[in-house]
Amino acid sequence: MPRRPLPSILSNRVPLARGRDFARTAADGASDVFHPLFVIGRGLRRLVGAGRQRWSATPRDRRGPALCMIVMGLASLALVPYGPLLALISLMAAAAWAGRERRPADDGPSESEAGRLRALYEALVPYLSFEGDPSPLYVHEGDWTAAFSEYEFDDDGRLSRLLMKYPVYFTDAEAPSRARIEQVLLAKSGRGREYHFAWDQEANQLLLTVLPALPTDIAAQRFVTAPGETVLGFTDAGAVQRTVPVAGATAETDPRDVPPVVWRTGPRSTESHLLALGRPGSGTTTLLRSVALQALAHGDVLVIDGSGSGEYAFLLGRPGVLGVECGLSGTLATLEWAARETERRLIAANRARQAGLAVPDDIRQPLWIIIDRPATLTHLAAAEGREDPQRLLQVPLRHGRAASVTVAVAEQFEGAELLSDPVRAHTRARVVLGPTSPEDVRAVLGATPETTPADQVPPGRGYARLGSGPVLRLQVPATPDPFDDATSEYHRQAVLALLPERSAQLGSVPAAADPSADPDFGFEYRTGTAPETV
Ligand SMILES: Nc1ncnc2c1ncn2[C@@H]1O[C@H](COP(=O)(O)OP(=O)(O)OP(=O)(O)O)[C@@H](O)[C@H]1O
Repeated sequence: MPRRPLPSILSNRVPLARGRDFARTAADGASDVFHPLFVIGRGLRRLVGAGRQRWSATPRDRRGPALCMIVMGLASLALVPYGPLLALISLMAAAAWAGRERRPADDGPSESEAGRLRALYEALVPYLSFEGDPSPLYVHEGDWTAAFSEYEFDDDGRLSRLLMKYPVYFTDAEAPSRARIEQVLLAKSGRGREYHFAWDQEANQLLLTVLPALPTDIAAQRFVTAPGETVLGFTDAGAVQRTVPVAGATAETDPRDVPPVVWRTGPRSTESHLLALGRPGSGTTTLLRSVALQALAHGDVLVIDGSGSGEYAFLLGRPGVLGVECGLSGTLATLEWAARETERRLIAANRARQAGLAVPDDIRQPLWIIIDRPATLTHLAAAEGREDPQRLLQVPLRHGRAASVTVAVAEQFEGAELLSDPVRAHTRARVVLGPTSPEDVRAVLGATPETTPADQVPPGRGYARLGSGPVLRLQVPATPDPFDDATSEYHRQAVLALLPERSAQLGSVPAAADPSADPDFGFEYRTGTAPETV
């Protein structure tokens, strides 16, 4: 069969190809000609971006003077001969410099870095190789570059970031399997630092990053929070959605924004009570002191100091401090009053609602019961055959949320067994402080952190979990006892500045909350003069 000729539009290709070549050459020529403009444009964009960042990082109170300086600079440039022209030339030069192509440095690992990565790869082989895998990702003497897709080292040559792939068969949904891999990575990447592990189960990838230390230089201060919010401490940037401005370590240091762990209390809170656990000296008393000082800004505070060490004595006689107890008798009487006060509030709120009236103000006024080391008092009560103080906490714990009564408890691990069931059941805001194992953290918070606990931690360092939220790293603000000789003058002044002015009469109690005003109430309210009071 004779071949039919192609349509002329398809057979006549030469003019088309020529047209394409011409267009390509023209585009290449144009990009060469306009290249400097592209560079300057890119540079201007970068300069504007940097300027914006700088502006948002400038504290609000400094923006006015900064703006003034800029305007004055521009005005003086306009007055200088050739000033605007020189300024334009300088700007273009700066933009050209900022917009230049930055070739990524050749980041192949050095010999020692490659050695570390290879060692890490080999250490993972027993955990990530599976018999019968036709193309194993992890195999002795295998190719580590196929498994580790991204890596970074710090200036000391230690691994600071690693993105590694793992086989699909790996049981990444099981906590023990994940923990084993994390342990290996931790051991091989260097102890003494904290690591964050992000398991991407969909992509079968694990990202390891070294976490920067949390700030330990934040002292007690008036934090910018709404009523009902308490700052427990500070955490990693990105772990929470907000930041609060804080003053620096010394009076001269500039304020900065840091991400806080904010605990919400009151009728709308789902975590109305707090339990903090830790080893001796881990900073649980400091946390309660910090909570008490913040609570005093909007409510009344009752302190029970089971350790009896007098670390809350500085609160005595301050308006809003209803009492500071450390003896068993005083504690029992105080907690009995607190239970009845909770009931009174509930009844009054109910009556008001039934009558279609607003809940009275004295019912809304938050009441805080702060108890340090209740297990000691429980032990003492059992020895003396008296009532367990923790039993009296049941009512505030069960009904406190509706009655604006908040309980914050701190205990050491050793005494945790003596914590009563209501304390365990109703304290949904949890903190664990000090050097801890992942098992300890899990036992207290109900979940393991995504980070490895460091061996050495400063006091006040730990983890917090609010309800069923994520486990957050936590650093409690330094809130030492101002009466302690070891406290620095800066910290002493910081704590004292937060205390309401001492009233004329020591330990005067607001009428609405004064238990002695209750004729049925059978104990003399302790105002700091009774022998059992701190
Ligand atoms: N967040 C913190 N920042 C700085 N120092 C802290 C912090 N928390 C605690 N400290 C210091 O650590 C020491 C122990 O703190 P704290 O008394 O609060 O611990 P604790 O857990 O109550 O232990 P203990 O029951 O043995 O007293 C104190 O010297 C305190 O000043």
